[in-house]
Amino acid sequence: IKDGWFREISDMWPGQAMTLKVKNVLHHEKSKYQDVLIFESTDYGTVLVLDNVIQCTERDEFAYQEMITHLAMNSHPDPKKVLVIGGGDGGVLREVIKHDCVEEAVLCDIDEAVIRLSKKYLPGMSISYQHPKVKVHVGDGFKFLDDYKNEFDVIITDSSDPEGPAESLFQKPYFELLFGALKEGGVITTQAENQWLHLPLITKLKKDCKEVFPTVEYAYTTIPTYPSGQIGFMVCSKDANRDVSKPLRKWTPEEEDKLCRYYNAKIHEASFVLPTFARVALQ
Ligand SMILES: NCCCCCc1nc2ccccc2[nH]1
Repeated sequence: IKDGWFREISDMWPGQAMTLKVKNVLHHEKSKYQDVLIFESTDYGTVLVLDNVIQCTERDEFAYQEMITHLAMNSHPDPKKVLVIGGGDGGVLREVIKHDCVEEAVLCDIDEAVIRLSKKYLPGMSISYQHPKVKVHVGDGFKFLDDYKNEFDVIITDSSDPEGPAESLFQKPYFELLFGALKEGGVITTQAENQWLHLPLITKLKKDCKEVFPTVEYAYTTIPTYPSGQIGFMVCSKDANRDVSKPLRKWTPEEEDKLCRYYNAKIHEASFVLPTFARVALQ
């Protein structure tokens, strides 16, 4: 932080940087895995930063949490048991428990500091930890998954970027673990980066996923504080005949207005429509 501004400078998005004006720093520590910074911004609420990369801000987190969750949940006919890998802020969990059909929601994040600090500084997301359907496990998602076969209906990988503790969550062996941990008809979503910045990575991700899952599609959301203002998701199903771009389940428009500020049935479909440069690269 310099002259009152936080700069998200990284070699993952060379020559550009989102900057947010800092009101005050709330917490800063080195956890076992990463540098954790939490600050109060002047215009985006509380901000969680891991290794100098913005993970979520109170003002726009819903755009990411709702889409990564409901693109998967509404692509499944009746998700009862759901797993979240990463997402220690609790935001995805908050979205998962909006579905009454869910009986159990498990979260596995490698870093207890993220969970602990989210409970203290991000109540709007971490409130989900108090829900009776929720169970929390601290550990490496990669190892956690190895113990589960044919267990979950939906698995959401809410990871940070490939540079750092989440590196293994972007490789093919991880997708094979996901496939094994899913029940028949299971669906996954993963944090799959930005089409303006990481198209080669996304192309490789889609290729790897297609070697494991019969159905693989890329979708994206708009979110002001992530690099280049958007981020995408890989949406995969074990069911070869599932069109994940068309929701199997929908809330009524009235329910949508009450439950979500970003996700709705039309944007579910629209989020899979890509600009030509990305469609060509990902076909
Ligand atoms: N540069 C884009 C970063 C996207 C980060 C998404 C995200 N936000 C998180 C918060 C806590 C734990 C894991 C997380 N994964």
